[in-house]
Amino acid sequence: MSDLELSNLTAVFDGRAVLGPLSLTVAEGDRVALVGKSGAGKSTLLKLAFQHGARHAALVPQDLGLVQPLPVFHNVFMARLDERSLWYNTATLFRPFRRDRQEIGDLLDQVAMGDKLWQPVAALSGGQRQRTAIARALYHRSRTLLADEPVSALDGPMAARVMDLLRARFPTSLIALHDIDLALAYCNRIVGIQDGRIALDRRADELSESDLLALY
Ligand SMILES: Nc1ncnc2c1ncn2[C@@H]1O[C@H](COP(=O)(O)OP(=O)(O)OP(=O)(O)O)[C@@H](O)[C@H]1O
Repeated sequence: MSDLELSNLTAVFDGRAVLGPLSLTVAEGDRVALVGKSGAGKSTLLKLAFQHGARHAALVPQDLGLVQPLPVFHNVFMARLDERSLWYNTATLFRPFRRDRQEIGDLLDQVAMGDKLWQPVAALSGGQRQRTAIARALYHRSRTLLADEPVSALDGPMAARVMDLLRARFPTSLIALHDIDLALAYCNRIVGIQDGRIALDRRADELSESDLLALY
């Protein structure tokens, strides 16, 4: 079953074609790594994928999309705003309910952020902000993830831990990754982007690091 059907996507900036036409089908169970050199078009593709095919997906954008003055708790809580009443959401802004505090606290523990529950995002380090955005995606109900370099600010062990969590939580994902080793280890399909087009689309277990280096 196809989870994400993208057809003939194109992007033009300042009169310059930077993406496409590009079509991509992501089936349920596909964990796709988008790889390719800086400027190849991975972020543009992810943005178009969200706008045109996957508004239901949990999202970790490159700029993280966090609300700086609000605590970590509220930034994570936002992933489920749509499913609650205006009354519930407004009450939570002032005094969060115990069950939500518990659930989000447990989630933050998994990314070693449990002690930052009430810290405003503006007071966090880059890696802590990234983990806040990851916790928000984990809290989202969707079984599909779109993520743009979700572990770029994390050290090796923490990056591996987060990739483990994302793999276990989302059966289907489309993740831009600079780190080729992570892409091969955590994804089962590799899509290589070169000059805004798909230059490679293969199962991860058929590829080695040197196959991917040709894209760079
Ligand atoms: N808002 C914009 N205005 C003008 N050009 C843009 C804009 N966004 C992206 N581009 C251009 O589109 C091309 C693709 O950019 P994109 O960010 O998608 O690449 P990327 O593969 O994600 O790069 P990176 O790995 O560095 O994040 C680049 O040449 C970039 O300069």
